[in-house]
Amino acid sequence: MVSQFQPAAIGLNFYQKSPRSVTRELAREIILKISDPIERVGVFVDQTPKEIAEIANELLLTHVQLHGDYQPEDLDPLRDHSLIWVYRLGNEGISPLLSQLDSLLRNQISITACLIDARVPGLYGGSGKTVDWASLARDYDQEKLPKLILAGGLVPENIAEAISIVHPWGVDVASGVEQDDQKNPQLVEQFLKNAVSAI
Ligand SMILES: O=C(O)c1ccccc1N[C@@H]1O[C@H](COP(=O)(O)O)[C@@H](O)[C@H]1O
Repeated sequence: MVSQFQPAAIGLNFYQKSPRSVTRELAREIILKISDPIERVGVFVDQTPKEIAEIANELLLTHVQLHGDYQPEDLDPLRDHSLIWVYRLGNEGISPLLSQLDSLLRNQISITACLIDARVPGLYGGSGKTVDWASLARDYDQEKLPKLILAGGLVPENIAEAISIVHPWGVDVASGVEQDDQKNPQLVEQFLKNAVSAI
């Protein structure tokens, strides 16, 4: 399907428990099919930082999205990579995230962007659940979080509203553009169109 819209990035999910997981071989095949300037983001939950760095180097990933319970002091092997730090937002708001960002700074780990996803017990992501956009918008200080990527339960029908409330730097979607467990080109197109209309 030819589209007038193009995503800025695609995600390659290396969490083997995810229904969206890819092997290194499949990731390589997918990467060969996409062209610059589409960024290649690796999504990681349970690999060690050393393993992540190996995969990112081998596949020339442009960004590493850390969805697992990673600690800033363990991220030394990823120092040379562009990191997307994930925070799963719960009732306590974003103050724990601000502490995590301080800890990253203290450990001299710089991050490219921060992704906010919904917190769902037992899941690391891909839940299809939204965060409370209004309370996030109230807490969101662009000086403290310059590049915020909003994720969690975004779908073609709600993406414009989410953008108009939160004003994130970027948005990310996984389950919201799928049908029968496959990415659906029409839903992707509609999502991109509605997102662009809200900017
Ligand atoms: O998609 C998954 O299965 C997944 C599993 C483990 C960690 C992250 C995962 N995906 C990321 O989750 C968010 C939100 O997904 P959704 O739009 O609510 O389905 C997104 O950043 C995905 O990249």
